Amino acid sequence: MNVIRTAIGLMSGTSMDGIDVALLRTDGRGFIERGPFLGVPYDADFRGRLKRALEIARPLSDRSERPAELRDIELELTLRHAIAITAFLERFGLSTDAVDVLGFHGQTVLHRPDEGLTIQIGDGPELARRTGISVVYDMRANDMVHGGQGAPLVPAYHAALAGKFQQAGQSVCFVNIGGISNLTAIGSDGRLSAFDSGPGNTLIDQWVEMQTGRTYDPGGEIGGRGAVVAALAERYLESPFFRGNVRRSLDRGDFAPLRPGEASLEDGARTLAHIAAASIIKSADFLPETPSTYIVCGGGRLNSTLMAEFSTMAERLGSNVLTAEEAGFDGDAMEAEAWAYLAVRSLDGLPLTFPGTTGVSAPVSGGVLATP
Ligand SMILES: Nc1ncnc2c1ncn2[C@@H]1O[C@H](COP(=O)(O)OP(=O)(O)OP(=O)(O)O)[C@@H](O)[C@H]1O
Ligand SMILES: CC(=O)N[C@H]1[C@@H]2OC[C@@H](O2)[C@@H](O)[C@@H]1O[C@H](C)C(=O)O
Repeated sequence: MNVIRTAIGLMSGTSMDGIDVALLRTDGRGFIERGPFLGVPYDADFRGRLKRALEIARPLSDRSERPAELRDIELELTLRHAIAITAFLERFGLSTDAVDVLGFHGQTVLHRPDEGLTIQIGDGPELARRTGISVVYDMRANDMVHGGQGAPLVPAYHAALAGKFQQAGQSVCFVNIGGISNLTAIGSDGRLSAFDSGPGNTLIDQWVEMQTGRTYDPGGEIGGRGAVVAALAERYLESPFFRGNVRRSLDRGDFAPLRPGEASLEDGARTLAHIAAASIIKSADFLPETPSTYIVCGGGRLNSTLMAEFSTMAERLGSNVLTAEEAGFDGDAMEAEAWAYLAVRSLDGLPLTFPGTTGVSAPVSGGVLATP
């Protein structure tokens, strides 16, 4: 009998907007019972600290290297995760004993798959000590050791959720539009294909913040008042990232921000929403079959300008577009749930990644266990 465990997943994604916390009861295989979710936003000050962490990490070549300032930020990040866990347990009336394991992503500060280097800050043993709960962390490293891109890892969870669509003989594609976008297709034959698909919200967030001080375009309202600047869109969409047969995973800094003066605020936001949508469609062209249905997760689904662009493009190719909620899921909780699912798989030594998801040479497990 497979063991069903209660796990909490913790995700601090490339948008650096906060910590997502989600509870799952699962056997790490086909049994999945979704529990509550809590988003704990970062304040402007800590977002600034995380941006500083990206700068400090840029010249690093050893993933365990921690210059003093980076180590300070790592400890603060870990402490904030411990506080988020306490808030989550209190909010939903849970005790520490009710939770078997935490799946801890940490914060990616550098991702250079071509050099076999991926660095996530976040101290697993410290989180275990502070919360009194076992922690599985550092889940990307082993994939890279075995020739994988180290990302995306959510596909194993998407595949487990796809069951009800597969039964209908459909090919379904989960799209996550976070800071970076990534997709997971489960073919009508069950074949799994996944990769990063392009810049998600990061370019929009950077542009809107630069011009207005707001950290994103709420509801896509700013972009909704603008027009696509074709020359700018082309500049991004002609990137070598969208050519060639090998899909590579992305670092937050791989696409340069739009420069001040290149467009009005509204046209810039609209053009970048168009780029985010078109990137997914361009990348999906590398899938073995055109998806019957796209299920859109991540904060980008709340940008209606981006969603309108994406739906128009996808529908033109015969695909149907659903938000995660329309498909019966929670689009904010998906990645945190995935980290809970992966932590349980890690405890059982099950693969986290597959040749079709990260390009790893063979299915491999991963993650490091820290006990309190
Ligand atoms: N109401 C909203 N309207 C428009 N955009 C929104 C809204 N809420 C969130 N977003 C966008 O979604 C982003 C956060 O998305 P999400 O939390 O999925 O990203 P992430 O998990 O940090 O990134 P990744 O998946 O790349 O790791 C925000 O930075 C913002 O751009
Ligand atoms: C290196 C890294 O942190 N990559 C993230 C990032 O954010 C989205 C995309 O790029 C994806 O590849 C990955 O995160 C998700 C959670 C994943 O691994 O599936």
